[in-house]
Order: sequence, then C-alpha cells, then structure tokens
Amino acid sequence: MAMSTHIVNGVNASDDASAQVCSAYDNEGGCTQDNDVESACADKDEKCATYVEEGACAANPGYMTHSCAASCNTCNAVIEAAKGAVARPCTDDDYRCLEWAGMGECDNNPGNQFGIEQHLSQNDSERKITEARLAESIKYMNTVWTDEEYKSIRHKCRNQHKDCTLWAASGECEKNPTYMHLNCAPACSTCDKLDIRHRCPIKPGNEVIWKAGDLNTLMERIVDDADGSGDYKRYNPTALSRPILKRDGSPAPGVEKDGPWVVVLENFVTAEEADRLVEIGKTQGYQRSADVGKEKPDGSHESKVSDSRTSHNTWCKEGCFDDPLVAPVVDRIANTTGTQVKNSEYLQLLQYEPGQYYRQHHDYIQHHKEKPCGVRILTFFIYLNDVEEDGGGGTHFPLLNITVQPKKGNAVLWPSVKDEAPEDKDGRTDHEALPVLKGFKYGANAWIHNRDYKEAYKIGCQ
Ligand SMILES: O=C(O)CCC(=O)C(=O)O
Ligand SMILES: [Fe+2]
Repeated sequence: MAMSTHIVNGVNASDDASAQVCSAYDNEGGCTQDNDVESACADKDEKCATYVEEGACAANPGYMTHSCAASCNTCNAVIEAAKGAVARPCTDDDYRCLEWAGMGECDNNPGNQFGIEQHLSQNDSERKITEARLAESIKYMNTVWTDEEYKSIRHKCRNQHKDCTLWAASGECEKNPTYMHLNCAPACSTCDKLDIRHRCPIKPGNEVIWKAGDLNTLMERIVDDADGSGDYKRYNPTALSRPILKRDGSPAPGVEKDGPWVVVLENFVTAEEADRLVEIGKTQGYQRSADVGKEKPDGSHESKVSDSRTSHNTWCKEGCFDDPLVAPVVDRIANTTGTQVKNSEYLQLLQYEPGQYYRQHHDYIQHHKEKPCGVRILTFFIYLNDVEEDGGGGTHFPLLNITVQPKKGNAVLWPSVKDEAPEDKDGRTDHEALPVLKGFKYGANAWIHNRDYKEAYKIGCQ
C-alpha cells in the first residue's frame, strides 16, 4: 500500500472572511503565494469525482472536506479553517485513510505520521516563523519518506512534543542539540541523527589513550616495578600469565609460556571499601545481568538476558561513585592503570547467588570500535568478599588454564586488546565466572575504554 507523505497544510490566519490560504513561504515565514478563497475551495485531487461517487465525503471527511471541497460542497469549512487561529494541523492524505486505520494500518504501516500535532502560537511573529519551519519540515519529511538513505530510521522520526516546530524555529536545534535532534527530528531536519552511526561520530580531540606498546609498558611497570618508585609494591602484584619476552627483548624471568597479561593485585581495596560497595549494591537493588544483543536498525544494540549469564548486577552511578568510600577506589583504579576516570565505565556491582555463573565470554565489544568511547582495553575486576576454595565462583581463563579465587579486597586485571594493536581484540583473554557453590560472591567490574567513555555515555553514544 503506497501512502504519500504530505502532512500539514499551513494556513495563514486572518480575521476577515476573505481568508487567504498560503501555499508557499519564504525563509522568514512570509507568504510568497497567496491564493484566494476560490482556489482554496477548488478540488485538489483529480479523482474527487470518483471518490464522491464512492461516498467518500461522508466516509472520510478528514481528507475529503479539504481536498475535494468543491465536490463535497465543504467550501465553508475550508474558509472557517482558514479563519481560525490554529491552522488545520494534520490531515489525511488519502480518502481511504479511515478504512486503512480500521484495518490496523496505522500500526502496521505508520509511514505518514511524523509525531505529535504541532502547536502554532497565537503570537503573530512566532506563528509566522513556526509555519515557515513547518513548511520546511514537510519538504524534508517527503525526502525522508522517499530516500533509501533514511529507510532504517524513518518510522522513528517523529516530533515528540507539540512545540518542536516552534522551538526549532527559535534556534533550539542548534542551542540544545542533544534533546532536539532526537525528540524533534522532523522539526530540526535531523532524522539521520536517529541512527547511532550518524549521531555518534568520533570527534577530533577524542583521542585513544593507548598506542602500540603502551599495554606492555604499563604492565611491566606494575609487575616488575620497572620505574623503581615502588608504588605498586604494596599490592604485591603477581603475573599469572605474561608475554615471554619483555619489551627490551630479554626473557621474562620464570616465564615458560607466552601469554597475555593476567595480573593479581592484593588488598587493592580495604575491607571497609569492599563492604561499602556491597552495601550500596544491596540498597540500590541488583537486577538480572544482561549481555549485548543484536544490532537494531538504527545501529544501537539490544540488551538480552540469557542463560549464559545468571548473575545480578547494578551500576555505581550518582549517589554511589561520589560516596566517600567509593570515590577513592575509582580514582585508584585510574591511577594504577595510568588512565583517567573518564575512560572507565561506571563500576558494575555484581552479585552471584549459589548456582549462578557467567559462561565463557570476552569483554571486548566490537561495535565500540567506531563509537566515541572506543573499545574496552582493560578489565579491572575487584573481589568484594571471600569465597572458600571449595565454594566455586573463581574467575577462570580456559585458554590459559588459570583460575583466580575470589579474595576480599583483591583485584585481577587483564587486557581485552593486543599490545601491538590496542584497538583489536586479544582472544586469549576469554574468561568465565565459575558457578558459585557455597554462599554468595560479590564483585565489581571496571571496564576501561580507549577513549572518553563518560562523555559518550552522557550523550547516549556508548
Ligand atoms: O565474576 C567474575 O569473576 C568475572 C565476571 C565477568 O567476567 C564479567 O562480568 O564480565
Ligand atoms: Fe567478563
């Protein structure tokens, strides 16, 4: 079923009976083409006669009254509409609309709607600029509905507020783009921004923090204390896996097998800090964990609950990250990894009940590569309670044959990317959270990104 997309007739308000209908506007909202009442009342659809025979004047007055005013004898209604202070804001574009609506086509084929009916101000100058903007929107939406380029987002391109067009006419698309581009996309002519791939470009200045070699430099500094400062000594760092050769080409002492970095830091958080994170998690309430799901047509991703991950989690955002016992932990993670707080996702607080687990997976998310947050480069995982040796719940790296047992306050960190190509996944750090067999397990994930995550999150581009 083909539907055209003509949506709104702009009507020039006038107080007297010799109302004029404006059919075109200039940039300032002035009417460039005044037609007299006679032409306003003329039939505008060459099939009017046929429709009338089919009884459409009565069956579908929404379309016929205005489009076949002569044949339906509804000239007065057109003049009244033109006289009224509010323009006829939205009309059906085909006399069969009513019939189609009855068949459920508004839901099945919501093509010719572009959102909430737009309010035209009573104030003359506002009204003029709004009408001019409306005329632009109509033109633009015709393109959106015909051009292949907009196929994936055209159904989502709607004005979500009655004042979108007035706001757009007053410069709000430029002043307040985050809200306007999404919620008033027809008014701002920004339907393309509904596609996350267009809305979220990587802007100049948002640089990656790791170049080739930076991963090994950091990890050698942590584990070998190569800078001699002793800063990391207090965590008694242990590399459970590491590259067989150091950056200077010398063999890493005691290392027999080449591998990615997996490093344990002891007592990274105090017992008090760990308890506070668990307490905040409980107060906020843990929800069933979800994974990244399928890509949606607009380029964003579904989140999906699946059997591969049965834990519960909550996020440490407002009211948590600024807690006096939490803020130092967040800062410490950034300092220890030579990154900045803005590179890290908000802490994810995890709870595993007996029997719960997270099957083998990788923390690297491919689609982040083209996003302003960049890819996850490091996972910094903190254990917030002890789980007994025979209590399960270990973090297991199946490709490396390593299991780290949860110990309150300890952290384990590993890269998601390769040292020589820090945007690319290092598949060797696949891991799983083994089922907890006894008691509960609590933990906190900090996923550190190669670009500014917090800014990307703020604008919905993560
Ligand atoms: O709970 C663990 O030991 C690891 C959790 C994990 O891998 C994750 O949440 O991505
Ligand atoms: Fe993970």
